[in-house]
Amino acid sequence: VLTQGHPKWSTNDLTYRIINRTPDMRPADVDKAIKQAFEVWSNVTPLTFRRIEDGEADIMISFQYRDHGDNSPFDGPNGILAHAFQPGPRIGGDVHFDEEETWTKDSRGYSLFNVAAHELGHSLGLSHSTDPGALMFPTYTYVDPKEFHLHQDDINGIQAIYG
Ligand SMILES: O=C1CC=C(NS(=O)(=O)c2ccc(-c3ccccc3)cc2)CC1=O
Ligand SMILES: [Ca+2]
Ligand SMILES: [Zn+2]
Ligand SMILES: [Zn+2]
Repeated sequence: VLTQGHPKWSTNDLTYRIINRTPDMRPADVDKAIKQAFEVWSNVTPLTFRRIEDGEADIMISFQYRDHGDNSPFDGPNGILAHAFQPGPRIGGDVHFDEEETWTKDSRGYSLFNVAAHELGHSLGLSHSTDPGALMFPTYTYVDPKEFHLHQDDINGIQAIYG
């Protein structure tokens, strides 16, 4: 299920940068959750993701509060959890998390790993799936990162774009 217009990255080797932190989790746990979310997608495509600490990355990841300048203000606890921009320059590919959620590395609050894996699907050009078990289904579900696996619909979608 591709995003309309079928935007995709013109290179397979992408960079990402974690701009800021959430008070809910230890920095190492944030880094690990994001790394694991990228691995979900690099495991089934030729895509590679390299983390950089400074400058402009393809995928800029940040925690944002309410109105943060992109016409999609966050709404406080629950409701909208995060959003991501489809592939492209500048804000394209970026992922914003609602800072007012309780972000965790387990089943409490919202799992940063699960939400990041879903949002990164959008950053790579995927839209939503109608398969209720798919990662790209629009409803949040917690899956332990150790047991997580992509559904065929997710794999078909990402491989249709990046082969
Ligand atoms: O495409 C959209 C539009 C609506 C969204 N709502 S959300 O932020 O509450 C959200 C809902 C579900 C998920 C999710 C879906 C499957 C697995 C993990 C998280 C992530 C964010 C976020 C989103 O990615
Ligand atoms: Ca919210
Ligand atoms: Zn935003
Ligand atoms: Zn979504």
